[in-house]
Amino acid sequence: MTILKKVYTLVFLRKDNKILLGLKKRGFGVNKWNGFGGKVEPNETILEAAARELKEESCVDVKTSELQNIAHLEFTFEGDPTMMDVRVFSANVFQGEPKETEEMIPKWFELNAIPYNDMWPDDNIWFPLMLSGKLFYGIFNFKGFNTILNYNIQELESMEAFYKIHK
Ligand SMILES: COc1nc(N)nc2c1ncn2[C@H]1C[C@H](O)[C@@H](COP(=O)(O)OP(=O)(O)OP(=O)(O)O)O1
Repeated sequence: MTILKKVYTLVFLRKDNKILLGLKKRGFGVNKWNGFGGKVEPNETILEAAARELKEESCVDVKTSELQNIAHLEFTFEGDPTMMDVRVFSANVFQGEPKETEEMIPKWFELNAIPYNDMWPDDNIWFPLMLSGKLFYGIFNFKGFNTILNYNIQELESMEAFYKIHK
């Protein structure tokens, strides 16, 4: 089976000891808490897509220079030829207050109260790495949307070095 790769963004805002998550109101990942993101359009860079999706889904503005790439995640779903290539970003400098949009209900969570039971099942595997400031590369193969068949996570020294060899 030929694998088709689609690039997505996923942004997490941090403030004090909290992280901003959004409850997805429709579409892929509906009723799950997650960061803010979506598909990269053909006319934009990955950073531009990350800032645009954050704005569309939470009304918050972030400068692309404030987005720190902290992880690269790859998701496949059994029987689906598409691989989701997800670029994960974190930012603690941003403008505006999060507001509910057509896609998301935003809410700040204390780091010790993250609602893993209402999130993608991979999240409780890699959130601890993100929250401890690690850079990482993860691959997750799913059966359906609730079962992880297998996964692998590697900590990285630098995202730049990773992208020099990972095409
Ligand atoms: C499977 O595990 C996943 N875990 C987490 N935490 N996040 C995931 C997972 N799989 C995908 N994602 C992220 C990647 C993107 O940020 C979103 C999906 O993007 P979406 O489908 O909503 O993209 P849009 O361009 O906004 O879609 P519309 O065309 O519906 O606007 O989930």
